[in-house]
Amino acid sequence: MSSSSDVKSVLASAPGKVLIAGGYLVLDRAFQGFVIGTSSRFYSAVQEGASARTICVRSPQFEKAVWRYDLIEKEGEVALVPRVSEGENKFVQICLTCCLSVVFSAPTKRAAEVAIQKGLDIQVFGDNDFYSQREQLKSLQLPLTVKSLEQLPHFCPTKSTLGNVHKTGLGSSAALITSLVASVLVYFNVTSTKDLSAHEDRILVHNTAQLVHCLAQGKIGSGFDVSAAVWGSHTYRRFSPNVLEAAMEDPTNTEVVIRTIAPSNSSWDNEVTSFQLPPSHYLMLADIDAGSHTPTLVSKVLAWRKANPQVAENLWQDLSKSNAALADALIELQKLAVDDAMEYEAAIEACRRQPASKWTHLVEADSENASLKSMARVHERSQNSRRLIREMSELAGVPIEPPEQTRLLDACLNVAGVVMCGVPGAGGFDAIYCIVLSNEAMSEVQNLWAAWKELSVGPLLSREDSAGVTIELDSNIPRST
Ligand SMILES: Nc1ncnc2c1ncn2[C@@H]1O[C@H](COP(=O)(O)OP(=O)(O)OP(=O)(O)O)[C@@H](O)[C@H]1O
Ligand SMILES: C[C@@](O)(CCOP(=O)(O)O)CC(=O)O
Repeated sequence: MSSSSDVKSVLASAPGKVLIAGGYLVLDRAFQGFVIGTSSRFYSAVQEGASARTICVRSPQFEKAVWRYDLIEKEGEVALVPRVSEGENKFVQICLTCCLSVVFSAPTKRAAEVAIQKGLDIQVFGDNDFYSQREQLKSLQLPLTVKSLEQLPHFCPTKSTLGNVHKTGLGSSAALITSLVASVLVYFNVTSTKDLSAHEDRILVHNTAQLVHCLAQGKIGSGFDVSAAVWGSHTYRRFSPNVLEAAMEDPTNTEVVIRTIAPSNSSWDNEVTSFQLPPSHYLMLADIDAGSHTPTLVSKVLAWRKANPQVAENLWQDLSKSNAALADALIELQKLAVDDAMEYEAAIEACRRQPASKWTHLVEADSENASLKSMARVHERSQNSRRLIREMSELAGVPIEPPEQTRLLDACLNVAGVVMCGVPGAGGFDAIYCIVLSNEAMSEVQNLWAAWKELSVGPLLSREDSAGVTIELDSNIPRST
């Protein structure tokens, strides 16, 4: 038996994320974030190693992206020693170190100690959307379009190194860590179910991934990205940062780490509430090549908030109410689609033919259609949230939705069947999202992006996928050379 259970290999995958409302607010437990999981996923595959007591991690998409670790006995525990010649990947190393602490503290530790003697072969790879494919398309002399992206192989190898690849903001590190934690814990039979169907299993993966991600990033963010990788689309209220304080201060203290990540640790006060887009609402994403540095935007906004507490509190409260009202309208639509499917479909058909700015006329013409009223409310409320984000931009002097992005987003809204759009997460020049009602609207928006001159707008293939981390057992995982 290769591992400490009857599985020969475990392939875990976790979705990327799009924070469609609640950026900055979600850093404070008083407020929520609304996050959508993406169809683009990050994969971690674990199988028996080729060399005893060695862990080899490869990222086949990137040249020379291989990291090897020797396993040694240290103070009665198994420790990871990186082979310095291979370069380092602190996200992978911290993840494996933490996971092995969990594995060798679990009831199945004896079997794991036997299994680990054979070493591990791990591959990690992300769907193409996690990384800009602009260079690949350029080298193939292909235009920056969806059609071109669809011609690229999955997990398209890139000439870029991990250190200089342009990431697109889908949360590659959060999805990497969540999938790697899940695959290792399932491989060593630590979880009670192999498909993570038991709630406490998913909690264990979540808590471990949150700690690892904060240790690797060197800060405690809101954690919405790891939460999305674990749970998919949902409404998120962050955990109190003090949950991780002790483990962040001394990550080598196995007892503290195990106590921190335990599913029984009631200090974890994060809240996950089901939320996903209503039927016939499709997510579109684009990567803007002018890039922003999220930590800089965040530090500037928080510094302004600290320096202007009253003005900021009023703005945070207004934005929170607007975001909650938007979510309520989307949830109401979800319910109406079930309660009166025919009326819902009629509303969708009517709204597909008009730009959202005209939907109030549709409501006047058919005031009995509750779905129509709700769709108009979704649009109005999303626009109100954008207005408040622009107010935050101007007051804090931070380009969260800068004028160049406003012009692009407003142009998208002129397309019939576009419900709402915005800058996701911290905003800036990283990305935009649109939510549309039809393939026609999708095509027209893609054409608009391809023709846009003021900014370079690179479409992504991702759609919404509300599933969180998933597991495949004993799938045929090729050993990368
Ligand atoms: N395919 C991969 N193989 C190995 N490590 C990866 C891979 N993709 C990402 N990583 C790890 O994740 C790190 C990026 O994490 P960082 O926190 O800087 O970005 P991020 O916020 O997750 O980025 P984005 O949200 O744009 O994806 C990389 O430095 C690398 O260590
Ligand atoms: C600004 C912030 O609230 C969201 C950042 O979102 P993104 O990484 O830009 O998608 C920071 C955080 O929640 O960690």
